[in-house]
Amino acid sequence: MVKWLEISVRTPVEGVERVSEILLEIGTGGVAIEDPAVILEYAARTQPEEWGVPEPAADGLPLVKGYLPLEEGLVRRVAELVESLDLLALSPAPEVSTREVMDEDWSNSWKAYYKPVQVGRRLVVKPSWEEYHARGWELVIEIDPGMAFGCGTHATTSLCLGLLEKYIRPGMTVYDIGTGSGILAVAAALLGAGQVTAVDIDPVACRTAGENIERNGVADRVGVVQGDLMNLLGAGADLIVANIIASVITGLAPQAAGALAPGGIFVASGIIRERAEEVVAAFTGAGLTVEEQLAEGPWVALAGKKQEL
Ligand SMILES: C[S@@+](CC[C@H](N)C(=O)[O-])C[C@H]1O[C@@H](n2cnc3c(N)ncnc32)[C@H](O)[C@@H]1O
Repeated sequence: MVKWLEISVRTPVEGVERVSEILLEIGTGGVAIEDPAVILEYAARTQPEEWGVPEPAADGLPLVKGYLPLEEGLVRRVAELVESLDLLALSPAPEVSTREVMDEDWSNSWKAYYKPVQVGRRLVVKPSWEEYHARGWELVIEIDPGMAFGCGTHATTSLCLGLLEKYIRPGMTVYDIGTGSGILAVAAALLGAGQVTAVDIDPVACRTAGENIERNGVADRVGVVQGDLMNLLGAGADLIVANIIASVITGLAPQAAGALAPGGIFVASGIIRERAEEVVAAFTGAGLTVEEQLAEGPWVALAGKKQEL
């Protein structure tokens, strides 16, 4: 059983994105963002008695978590993290804590806060271990996020699900960049996409995505590719979705625009509010017209359209 170092950084909201980037830079592969405000909001919308909602932290600040395998170079990487956090000059300063966890602890810690949730008009995201009786019009996405990001309750994911519901048309060719648990790729297929490519840089995410794709019976339409988004976009995409972070989305916009067919849509999420303008500028610069800008808490998602022929 693999052992991991769980690194938790408590940060003011405006630091969430930079802290996430720093965790990715030191090699965590993915990050989980626990925002007390978001957890409580979801709990209120669903069935609070079932959630075992934690008391919000006394300071109410979000927690960003990443995981590194216990192996050589770990001490140096954590030292790098602490130095980079100092440079952010946030107030209050981010606080770092660490603990060793086993694979199992990590996967299981999600489960307490994870119940079926309805997103948009038709989609329901259901953890694989929960019962749910779907009503006739509902499309149920069954997910076990394991160690990958994307159980559907995070605002950055649910904003994407809402936009997929709006923009997916039958038969579309779709790319899901940074697929995590595979949740958006599965949603795209259930909404009628003809061919979906799910890409992630993290091998653990790719494995989890593959399992979730199988679990939802959409493996005939969804393929998983491990690699960096920059090299993997094909041409003639009808819709590209990427829930990563603002700086990555900004870099991806020109390539996404190049890969989209005329009239194609780029759905981008994971954008912290303070950086939304910068991403809008990158969309416009790449020739994408912003059709929609949605916000939930500190998070913004955009849908940009490439000009029709
Ligand atoms: C915030 S999660 C999104 C997961 C899921 N799509 C969702 O919406 O819930 C971002 C994912 O992007 C992946 N990622 C980060 N940088 C990447 C890159 N350069 N290329 C491909 N995937 C990347 C991470 O490994 C992580 O699984």
